[in-house]
Amino acid sequence: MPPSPASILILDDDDDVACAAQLLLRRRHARVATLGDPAQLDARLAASRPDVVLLDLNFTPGRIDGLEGLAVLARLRALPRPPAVIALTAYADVPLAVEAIKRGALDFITKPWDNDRLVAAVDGAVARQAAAPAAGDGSPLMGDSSPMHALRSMIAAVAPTEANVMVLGENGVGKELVARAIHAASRRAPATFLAVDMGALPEATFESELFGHRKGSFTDARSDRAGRFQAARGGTLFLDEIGNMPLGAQAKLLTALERREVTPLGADRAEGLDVRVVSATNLDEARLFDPSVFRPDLLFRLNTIVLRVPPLRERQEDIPQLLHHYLSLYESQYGRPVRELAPHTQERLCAWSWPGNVRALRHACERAAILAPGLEYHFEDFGLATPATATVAAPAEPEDFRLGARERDTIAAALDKAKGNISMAARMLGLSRAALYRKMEKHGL
Ligand SMILES: Nc1ncnc2c1ncn2[C@@H]1O[C@H](COP(=O)(O)OP(=O)(O)OP(=O)(O)O)[C@@H](O)[C@H]1O
Repeated sequence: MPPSPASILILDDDDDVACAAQLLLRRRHARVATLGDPAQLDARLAASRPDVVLLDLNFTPGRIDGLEGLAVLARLRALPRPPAVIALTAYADVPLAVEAIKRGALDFITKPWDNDRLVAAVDGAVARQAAAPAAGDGSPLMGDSSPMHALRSMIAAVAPTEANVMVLGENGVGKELVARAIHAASRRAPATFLAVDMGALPEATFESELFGHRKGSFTDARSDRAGRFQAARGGTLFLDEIGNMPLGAQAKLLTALERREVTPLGADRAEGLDVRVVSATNLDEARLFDPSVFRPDLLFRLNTIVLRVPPLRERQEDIPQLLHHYLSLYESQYGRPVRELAPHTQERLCAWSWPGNVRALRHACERAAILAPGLEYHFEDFGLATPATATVAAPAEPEDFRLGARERDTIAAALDKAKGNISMAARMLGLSRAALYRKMEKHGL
């Protein structure tokens, strides 16, 4: 696979550690830089903005309170487009890692790290940053259509309860935003909201990732490590892409939810669970209810309440508000002039099928805000591909369009084979999820 174009910054005062991480990550990402002194961070940020920052929480040797790292984290989070931050701590200090996550870090790694785990965490952060730039950025759940009003009423009703909620909907409809809204309106709001892409967790390390492990419990377990269930204690654990979990992993998750306790690998005692579970999938319901795909007993545990987020094409009334919100957001973010939509542009954008839903609309607005040359926005500024039907039926294309058509067909075939499972299709195509999303948008899939 060619290296990703993502920019990664490793902030660690220990040259050996920073260099080891740089060498490891350079195999997969083209731009990996290191910085040993946080005092130089502002100058570095003025020169270039990283997508992901690996942040050591303790700079001064001997310090273990993490306050220096948390201060840098706050500076990074205050940037207009904050990078995804993975906290690094040399001490198996779960409270500190949890504090970092509460304050906006996406993930944490304890040193000395396991190479596969570090690579997976950075890949996940890169994918997340590219695919869902708004998740958690404070964009509210917008839309005045009646399905969105109904959805907000359901969120208000279920949020104060402890019921497990399952959010269903196509890619990019706003399932994570719904999960965040439930958390924000619940009594758990002051605690952590932690999202885990269940489709991306390797089956071999599934238990250690979710439930944690004790030092020495397997060859690479060089220190105690908290799992996602412990890190989200008191808060909400958002299990995203649950439809992509292998059956073996489903059984392990079921046991934890049934017993309301988890046992870290190598531990002799179970720990009680204190998380509210919200899950999501883009699987259609026929597949979700197919026992060869998803265990009915696990489904029963997870879907006490089901919330369905309709695709954007079924709530066209929401489109003008979303266009206005995201165009204004990107105009101010990129210092671009405030512009209106040219006549008929809104109608054409509302009639668009938006196969990538709100995520695609958001990206289209970002593109238009940056690239539109005129005093008004025209449909062409949004970079939308020809409608899918027209592209499929298109006869022989001129030479330079053939590659694109072939790419589109290959992606469509992979999506078909993976039955819409994005993580699986991305694996089949040798792409990251983020890259696949971008290509789907480009081809109007
Ligand atoms: N109703 C909405 N109002 C404002 N922004 C929205 C809305 N729905 C989605 N978005 C934006 O669209 C993007 C995708 O949303 P989100 O990640 O919640 O979708 P998802 O359904 O979880 O996607 P996936 O299936 O790929 O995991 C985010 O940038 C989010 O902020």
